[in-house]
Amino acid sequence: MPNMSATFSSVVKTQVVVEPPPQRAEDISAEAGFKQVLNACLGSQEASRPEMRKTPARAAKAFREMTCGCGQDPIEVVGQAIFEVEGARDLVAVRDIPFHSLCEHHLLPFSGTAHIAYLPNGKVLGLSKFARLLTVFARRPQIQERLTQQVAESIEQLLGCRAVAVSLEAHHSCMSHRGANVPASTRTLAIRGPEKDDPHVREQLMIGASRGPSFGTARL
Ligand SMILES: Nc1nc2c(ncn2[C@@H]2O[C@H](COP(=O)(O)OP(=O)(O)OP(=O)(O)O)[C@@H](O)[C@H]2O)c(=O)[nH]1
Ligand SMILES: [Zn+2]
Repeated sequence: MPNMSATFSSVVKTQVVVEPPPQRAEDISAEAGFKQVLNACLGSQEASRPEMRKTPARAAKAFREMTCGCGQDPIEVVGQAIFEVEGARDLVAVRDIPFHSLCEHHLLPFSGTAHIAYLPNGKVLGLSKFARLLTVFARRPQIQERLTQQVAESIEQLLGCRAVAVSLEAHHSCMSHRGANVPASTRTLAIRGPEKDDPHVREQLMIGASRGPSFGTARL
């Protein structure tokens, strides 16, 4: 029977104390920037309350998280998950994908749901990669129209598909929480691919990329 207390104490003795990594220069300047904004907007008395001491650093970290798609490469995100499937030409639709983005005008969040439908041409994409592609483009300062287009165009380029439709429905907090103070929702649609103007193709894409309950009944 091993001596447990000896084993335990030797484990404790060999534990290495991990120092937190040094703050990066860009984090320091982002924190300083948020501090300035808070001082200017709230006044120094409110901004320097002890409860808000860490707020500039937290805000900088949150902002970095919300823009982590900047510089990310969609090709890397997809990796090896493009699969050759002989005869694959029929509709594939991935619906109800939630997303969060950041309005490039006000730096306020907009969030919603995406539906993606495409007609492959012998190559299909791993299903999770649609959500990953959407996130790469959403986690940047955006407007909804460009986000919709970028997702559609990246799918077309990656797969060489017959046609693809991306539909987004979102609420913009810059519109609902300030300014107009109107909680409207905005729907955008982008259709791409060599067969996008074929009426039958278009009809199928519309069914796949719409919010409706099921194939055959939904319409945009
Ligand atoms: N088309 C489009 N417009 C957006 C999007 N996000 C925000 N906006 C709009 O961008 C516009 C910016 O208008 P500005 O007049 O420059 O800014 P503002 O004075 O803050 O405008 P208000 O929001 O009306 O108070 C607003 O109408 C926003 O609603 C988006 O994704 N797409
Ligand atoms: Zn905005």
